Amino acid sequence: MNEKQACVSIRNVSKSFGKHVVLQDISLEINEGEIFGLLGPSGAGKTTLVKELAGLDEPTKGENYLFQEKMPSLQLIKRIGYMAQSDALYEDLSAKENLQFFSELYGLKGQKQSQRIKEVMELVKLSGDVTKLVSNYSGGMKRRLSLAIALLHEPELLILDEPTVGIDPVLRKSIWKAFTDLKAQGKTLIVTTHVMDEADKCDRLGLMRDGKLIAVGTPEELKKQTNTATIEEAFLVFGGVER
Ligand SMILES: Nc1ncnc2c1ncn2[C@@H]1O[C@H](COP(=O)(O)OP(=O)(O)OP(=O)(O)O)[C@@H](O)[C@H]1O
Repeated sequence: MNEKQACVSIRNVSKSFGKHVVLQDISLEINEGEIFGLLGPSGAGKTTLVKELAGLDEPTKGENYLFQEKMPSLQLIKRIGYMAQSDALYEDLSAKENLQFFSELYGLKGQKQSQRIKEVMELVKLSGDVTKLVSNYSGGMKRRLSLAIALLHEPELLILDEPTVGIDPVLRKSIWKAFTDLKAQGKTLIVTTHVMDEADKCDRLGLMRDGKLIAVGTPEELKKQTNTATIEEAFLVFGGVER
């Protein structure tokens, strides 16, 4: 069963901002090569947790390990692709210039750089808009460009915070196809989402509420355990809400 190694290990992690407890004693292992979904309502703590995994914040208590190394770690940055909830793009530059800037940061140069830029823009279906200024991009296009940037350096672990917000269903489908292709290449993906049909596409899910991890399992396991037909209903049962 456990033939794959855990590439993420979250150990008794808590986080507070002043008196506000945002994460409460979270322990979780995410295996190499799986698509792991973090599902929960707004304010559940998903972003706080994935920011720690990306090395942008630290727990108040407990530890996060990526590839058996404690985070935050500068050495690990190249092995991670992180897509934040709000797009961190240079609006006054074209998409290509943005991609070139981030490529340089990752040490991608020359032919390899041009090749990767072409590949990632094809993947997110923005090949026709490479020279357009980002300020002229729609919200969904910016999300896709952020995803392209996260993929540039071919990271082993992708941490994607609500990657499909503002993206229409057709494109959402093609982006999920890209996720499953990346998984087939052996990559690990952590995806936060509110969207229930996306949750069903994950190999395993962690359900979060009020800073707690209230259940972990495959979508099928979670439905079976709660005797429900949908993840949405399963969530309500785990959360103690009467149906
Ligand atoms: N820097 C901060 N200072 C104070 N409180 C914070 C900070 N960052 C997050 N919080 C609080 O932590 C809680 C969890 O926020 P977080 O963004 O992790 O939730 P989320 O599950 O990602 O929600 P959403 O789906 O809306 O993005 C919220 O109550 C938020 O206000």
